[in-house]
Amino acid sequence: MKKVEFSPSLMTMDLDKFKEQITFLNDRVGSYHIDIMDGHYVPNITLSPWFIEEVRKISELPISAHLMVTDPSFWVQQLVDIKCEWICMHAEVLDGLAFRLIDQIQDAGLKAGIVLNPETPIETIFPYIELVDKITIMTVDPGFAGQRFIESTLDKIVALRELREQKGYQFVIEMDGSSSRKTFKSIDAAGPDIYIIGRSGLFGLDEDIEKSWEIMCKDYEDMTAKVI
Ligand SMILES: O=C(CO)[C@@H](O)[C@H](O)[C@H](O)COP(=O)(O)O
Ligand SMILES: [Co+2]
Repeated sequence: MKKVEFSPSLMTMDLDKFKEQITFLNDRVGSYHIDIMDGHYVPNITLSPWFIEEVRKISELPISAHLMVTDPSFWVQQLVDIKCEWICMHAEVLDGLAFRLIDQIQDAGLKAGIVLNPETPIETIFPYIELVDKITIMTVDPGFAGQRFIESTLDKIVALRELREQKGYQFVIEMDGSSSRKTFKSIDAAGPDIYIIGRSGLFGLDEDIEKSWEIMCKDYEDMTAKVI
């Protein structure tokens, strides 16, 4: 059985326990998910390239930046400069820029991801789907933690898995938003490779990260009969 990867969304971590939480998670997760918002594309401002560099001081895990910004070119350049391993851009702002930015990321030896909002169909990215390294399906509206899970978005994960199989594409499939005990079962049935875990699935479960992790593993096991 293929193991799924858990990728904590660090905008939902406890910042006064930054070092303790990252150190604990370093041996348990596959990557970190860092949300970068500009206050325009979504009405919120969160983490930044500077934050990525702070995480790097205490972790060697790959970092995936989720850009929720109206001007992806500006942010892609900053992330290429710091060699952020995965740079993920929203398809909704890539008209006229997609090929150039994907090339820019991959020419720097980094991985290019594309993120789709709940209402964006997968057909939007068909012109460049064969080029991308990761596709992230938003299972909530972008911009905030702690939102309602949008079940219908899971159909896109199933469709992407089928398409990958048929065409031999290499992208990995990720889900982002409200993965937790309440939703693990249906997410698992859709079958993404990477789960972003945030407040509802991990950091909000207990004050102590060790305890939160234990609860999350048990929740996942209870709901899917699979062990992390
Ligand atoms: O991109 C986003 C939100 O725009 C996510 O990465 C959230 O950080 C994550 O969904 C939070 O976790 P929940 O609160 O949803 O469990
Ligand atoms: Co995100």
